Amino acid sequence: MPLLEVRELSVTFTQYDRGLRRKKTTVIQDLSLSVERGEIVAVVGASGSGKSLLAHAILGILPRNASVAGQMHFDGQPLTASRIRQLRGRRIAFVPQSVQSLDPLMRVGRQVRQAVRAGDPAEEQRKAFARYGLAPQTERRYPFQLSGGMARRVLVSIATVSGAELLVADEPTPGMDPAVVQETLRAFKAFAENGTAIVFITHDLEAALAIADKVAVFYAGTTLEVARAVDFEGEGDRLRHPYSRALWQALPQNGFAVPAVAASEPSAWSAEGCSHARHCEMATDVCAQAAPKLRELRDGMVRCYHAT
Ligand SMILES: Nc1ncnc2c1ncn2[C@@H]1O[C@H](COP(=O)(O)OP(=O)(O)OP(=O)(O)O)[C@@H](O)[C@H]1O
Ligand code: NI
Repeated sequence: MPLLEVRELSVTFTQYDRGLRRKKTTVIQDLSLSVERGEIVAVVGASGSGKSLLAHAILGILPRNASVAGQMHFDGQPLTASRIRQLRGRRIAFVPQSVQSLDPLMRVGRQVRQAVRAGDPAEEQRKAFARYGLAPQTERRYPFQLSGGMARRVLVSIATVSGAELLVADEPTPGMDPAVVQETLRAFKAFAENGTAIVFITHDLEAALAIADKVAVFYAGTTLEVARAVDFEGEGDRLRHPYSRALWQALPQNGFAVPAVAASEPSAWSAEGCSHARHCEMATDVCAQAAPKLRELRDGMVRCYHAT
């Protein structure tokens, strides 16, 4: 049984334009994802594809004008609003994308110590700082006294000292220097080896492939493919979806091929047709008529009529 299971999740925002005119925008549509204990699932997608909203839905921290449909289960039980409040910071930890989420008025060492659930808080905090290359005196600093990369290392420390069973990390590495990025990825791998389930959100496919077991490829608010990390290989022939193949071929070591597709910004999900059809060389009439469902294919998942 997966530790976390998200099935057919949709997130719709209601906004008031002028006066009482309401506008509804569906930003996540029919999104599915599951994570086993000890497994690292990377969520990879362009900016605006809905990665952070997925994290916020799992953590129960979507804004009030968002409505959610679909099912989420954690450890076999439905993830209701009250249950997620009990689990957050205990069995489920979160590294938010924004460093603004640190408390501006509290020294960062204390913020890390407060998150410790087992063991001596001061010792656990110092071990985390040493692991992520933060000097001991950093503990007395306030968030505004830190660089972006340092603040992110504090966020990773807070999430990882909690000893949670599920770690959701939303773009944890920007602003860190390469050695610290490597150390952070190594630490995630070590947590997974100890049984932690990890959702690693990133737009960096290379970083994802360095540690992930599975890669969920997002586009315009939905999962187009769930591949095994080992499927990203050679020309990408083992990949199931043309968009994943384009992302893979666009990496520098693969010669930046087909950048037009990989660089295209996802637009909001449209009710009809495959979200990717406009950019897809395999598209036929059927793709414009109805969005394909996510289906199992070769030990992974794909949302495409034509994938074989
Ligand atoms: N409060 C909101 N109201 C309306 N639309 C929103 C709101 N928050 C996010 N969105 C929209 O939802 C879409 C997905 O946003 P999200 O932040 O999840 O993207 P992302 O994949 O995390 O992008 P990035 O890589 O830039 O962090 C975007 O198009 C965004 O404009
Ligand atoms: Ni984001």
